[in-house]
Amino acid sequence: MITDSKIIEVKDLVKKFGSFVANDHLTFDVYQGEIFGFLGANGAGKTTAIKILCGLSSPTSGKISVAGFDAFTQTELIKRNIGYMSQKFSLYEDLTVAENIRFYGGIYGMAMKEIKQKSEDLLRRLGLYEERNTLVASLPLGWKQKLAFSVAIFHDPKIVFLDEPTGGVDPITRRQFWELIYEATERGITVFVTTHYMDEAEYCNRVTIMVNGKIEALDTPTMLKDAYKAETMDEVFLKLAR
Ligand SMILES: Nc1ncnc2c1ncn2[C@@H]1O[C@H](COP(=O)(O)OP(=O)(O)OP(=O)(O)O)[C@@H](O)[C@H]1O
Repeated sequence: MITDSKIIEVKDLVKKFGSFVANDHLTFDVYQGEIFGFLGANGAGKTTAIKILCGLSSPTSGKISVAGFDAFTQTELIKRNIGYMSQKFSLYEDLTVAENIRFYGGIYGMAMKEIKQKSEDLLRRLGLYEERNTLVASLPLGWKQKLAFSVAIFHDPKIVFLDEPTGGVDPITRRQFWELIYEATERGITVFVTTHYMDEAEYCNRVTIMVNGKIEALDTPTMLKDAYKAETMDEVFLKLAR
C-alpha cells in the first residue's frame, strides 16, 4: 500500500566524475510502499544514483534523504535500513541456499535465533526447502534471482534497491519475480528498481526516465503513455531516450 509519507527525498542531486556530470540536478520523491521504476539507456546515470541513495558513494552536491537519513553524513544508518540486490552483487555461488540466507542475515545484523526462525519459513515459501543444502551455483538463474531478492529483504528493510534484478531471464520468470516484489510492497517495503525491460516498467507505480544524467520524465505509466501518445512504455522510452 502506498502512503503519503516520503521515504526518499532527492533535491538537486549532482554527481560529477572529474568534469563529467553523471547525475545532473536530479529532483524526485519516493513514497512509502511505492514501486518506483528508474529507467534510462546504458550510461544514463542510474547506477550512479542508486549507489548514492544506498550510501555507497557520496554525492557532489544536493539534498538527499533516504529512510529519514542524510546521504552525506548518515550513510551507515542508511545502509542498515535498506536492502540491495544487483546482478553483480548477489549470492555466493559456492555456499548453499541455507548458508547464503544465514550469511546475509548475519551481515544485516540479525540475531541467530531470528535467522533460524525466518529462514525455514522463507525456504518453504519459495519452494526451496528441499534444496536448502544445494550449492547456489547449481540453481537455475530465475531461482537465484528470487533467492537473492528474498535475502535482500530478509531483515525487513524500509526500502529495497534493485539494480537490473532480472537481467537475462525470460518474461515468465520475470513475472514470477514481480510477484515477490508485490508481496514485499504489501508488507510496506518500498521498491526502487532499474530495468531495461519495458514490460517491467508497466508494473511500476511511477517511472522515471533518465537521459544523459537528467530526468526527462516522471509519472505513472498510464500518464506517460498519454503524454507521449504511445501505446506502450516501450514507445515512450524510444521517444525519449533515443
Ligand atoms: N567511477 C566512475 N568514474 C568515472 N566515470 C564513471 C564512474 N562511474 C560511472 N561513470 C560514468 O557515468 C556514466 C553513468 O554511468 P552509470 O553506471 O550510472 O549508468 P547506468 O545508467 O547505470 O548504465 P547501465 O544501464 O549501463 O548500467 C557513464 O558514462 C559512466 O561511464
